[in-house]
Amino acid sequence: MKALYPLFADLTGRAVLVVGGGAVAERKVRALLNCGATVRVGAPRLTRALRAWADAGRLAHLDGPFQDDWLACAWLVVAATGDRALNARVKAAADTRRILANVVDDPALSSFQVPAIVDRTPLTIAISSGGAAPVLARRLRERMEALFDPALGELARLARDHRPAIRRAYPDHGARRRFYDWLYDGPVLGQLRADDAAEAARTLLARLDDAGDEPAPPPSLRWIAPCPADPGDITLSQLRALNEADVLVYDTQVGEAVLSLARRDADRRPLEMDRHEDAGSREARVLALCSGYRNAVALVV
Ligand SMILES: C[C@@]1(CC(=O)O)c2cc3[nH]c(cc4nc(cc5[nH]c(cc(n2)[C@H]1CCC(=O)O)[C@@](C)(CC(=O)O)[C@@H]5CCC(=O)O)C(CC(=O)O)=C4CCC(=O)O)c(CCC(=O)O)c3CC(=O)O
Ligand SMILES: NC(=O)C1=CN([C@@H]2O[C@H](COP(=O)(O)OP(=O)(O)OC[C@H]3O[C@@H](n4cnc5c(N)ncnc54)[C@H](O)[C@@H]3O)[C@@H](O)[C@H]2O)C=CC1
Repeated sequence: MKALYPLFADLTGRAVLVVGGGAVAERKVRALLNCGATVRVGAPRLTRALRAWADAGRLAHLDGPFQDDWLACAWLVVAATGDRALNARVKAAADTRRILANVVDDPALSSFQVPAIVDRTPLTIAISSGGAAPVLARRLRERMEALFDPALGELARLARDHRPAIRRAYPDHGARRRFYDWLYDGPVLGQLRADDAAEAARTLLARLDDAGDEPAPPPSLRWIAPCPADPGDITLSQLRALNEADVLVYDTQVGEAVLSLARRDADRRPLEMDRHEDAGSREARVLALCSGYRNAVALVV
């Protein structure tokens, strides 16, 4: 089964046509309006909510049965009538105009599909089953709603608003990353959750003021020794350490297959091993190589 290419499209002010005015069309329209799209709904019958949005001028209603020329100027179209053959006809008309089309009763025919969404704008978590199991996508979304703090959106906005200042305060990449670790793990989220945005911003700014005063904490160092040659023999906790590491110090005999399990942006520090060296001196050499980092993993065969 082929994979769909996930993308986040900016629809602000772009015309999107929805053909059909039932419950499913209404759900798609709500999401489109939420994203600032210029929505036109073509159908002889509208749900009460669609009718209210049309009356309030939030969307344009094209009354009557589908006509090809409704597609003029559209960037996207959603075929959401209850008539399968008609939906297929809308899709064919969209194809000739190279307009991407979502066909609500036919995943295979769709040139784009709509995912289930956990909305923490500007943070969006989208779940797709590629049309295989839409209800499963919805159920996963419901479970994830409980998993992700409602204040995460505000946290992301706070980070966005202070990004230039954060970059100025922490020009060094490693120090900046430590700042972000603090921002996302520290007290700020709790303050936002308590609805105290001003306090959260003050906490962030106070930390920026102190930038440069904080000595780099010693790295937390995990050993993977002996390191297996086969990545399949890595334990779950070793894998977690590799995913958290911002630096890998490794015996040059450790294979690429294992190293490639680590975070891709982790720095790499190869270490020539001396078989006769005592453990203390080896550890000192390893620690010297990971100074300034937060999470280090040392791999030795
Ligand atoms: C291909 C796709 C087309 C598209 O992009 O629209 C499509 C197709 C179909 N859905 C069907 C059924 C249902 N879909 C939902 C709900 C959602 N469906 C969504 C997306 C998609 N649905 C796209 C694939 C996404 C993917 O796979 O990842 C969600 C995620 C997003 C959204 O629509 O906003 C939204 C959950 C939002 C949320 O709550 O998070 C429910 C309601 C429920 O679960 O409560 C039912 C049960 C209704 C029932 O059966 O009664 C049927 C069979 C219809 C039938 O048999 O009549 C088809 C057609 C087929 O599969 O052939
Ligand atoms: N993708 C999804 O998430 C889901 C898709 N579906 C599918 O979506 C389809 C639509 O479902 P509902 O909204 O509940 O249907 P519905 O029957 O409530 O609404 C159909 C709409 O299409 C309009 N329509 C009919 N002929 C038209 C024409 N010639 N031109 C323009 N509009 C026309 C009607 O006026 C009506 O507004 C269903 O057939 C079902 O297969 C159902 C559930 C979920």
